Amino acid sequence: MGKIRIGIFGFGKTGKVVANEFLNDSLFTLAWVVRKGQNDHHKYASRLLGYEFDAGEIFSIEDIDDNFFIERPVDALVDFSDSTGIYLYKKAAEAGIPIISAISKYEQEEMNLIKSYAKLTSVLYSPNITLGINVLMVAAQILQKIAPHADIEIVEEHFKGKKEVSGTAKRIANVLSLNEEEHLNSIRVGGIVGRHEIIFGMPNQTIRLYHESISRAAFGQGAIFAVKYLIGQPPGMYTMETIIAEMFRQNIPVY
Ligand SMILES: NC(=O)C1=CN([C@@H]2O[C@H](COP(=O)(O)OP(=O)(O)OC[C@H]3O[C@@H](n4cnc5c(N)ncnc54)[C@H](O)[C@@H]3O)[C@@H](O)[C@H]2O)C=CC1
Ligand SMILES: O=C(O)C1=N[C@H](C(=O)O)C[C@H](O)C1
Repeated sequence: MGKIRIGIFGFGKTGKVVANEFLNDSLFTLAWVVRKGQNDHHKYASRLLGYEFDAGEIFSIEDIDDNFFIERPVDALVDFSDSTGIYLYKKAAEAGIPIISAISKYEQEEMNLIKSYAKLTSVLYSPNITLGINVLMVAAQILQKIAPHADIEIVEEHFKGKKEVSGTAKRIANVLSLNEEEHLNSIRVGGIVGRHEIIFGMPNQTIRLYHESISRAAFGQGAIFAVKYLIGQPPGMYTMETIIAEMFRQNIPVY
């Protein structure tokens, strides 16, 4: 069997590290990377990341036309760009290419668009693609059932430049039916990659569930896990937490 061909949208702080994880995994070949602007146009992501071979030709969003995904076929598209990336790959969805979107915040219009793609192909959307946070999310729902009267607060910590509230924290609030305004606490300091904590406060004890991404490589590993799962699945909307929840149900070790 040939290698799994990957196309990546976004080559910023996270896209670069994710590209590196795919380059390091012998199951995959990085076909191309699309980024905004003309920086490093037609250079290879592999060379920019220090490898001595050509992989992951860099394209600009201006290169995307109706034929882009036909002339440069991939087995999965991974999006670490921003919320506007999704408008550019309708043709990929129409061609049946599985899509993994890791964008942390979409407006309703973009959510509607991604749902329309899921009618054409398999789409996994996850504001936090690490295995760990999705295990934590399932565990938190179990704990909430066991201790329904506990006070629950969510704390999310990220690097200083992150503008939006963590999409992960919002998703946690949603699955625990908590009001975001009241129970979500955000901290922005230094270079924290991403830390989420769920505090369960009871009269005589406190339970803290937390997950910390200590390197953006965790997102690349999550994307690899997601691609392996998604290829071959029928069209539809998938999430990391439903995949992990199913693994809990089946008692299959994740690692
Ligand atoms: N789901 C997850 O687990 C994670 C999600 N993220 C999310 O991934 C996104 C990217 O994060 P960073 O790399 O930190 O941001 P960044 O700002 O460092 O990089 C963004 C990259 O996307 C490119 N870009 C912007 N618009 C584009 C478009 N329309 N098409 C193609 N490329 C485009 C930019 O040129 C840049 O290369 C954010 O939404 C972030 O919250 C980040 C880490 C983990
Ligand atoms: O912007 C980021 O970097 C991250 N965003 C995600 C979020 O908003 O929840 C997840 C991750 O912690 C990193």
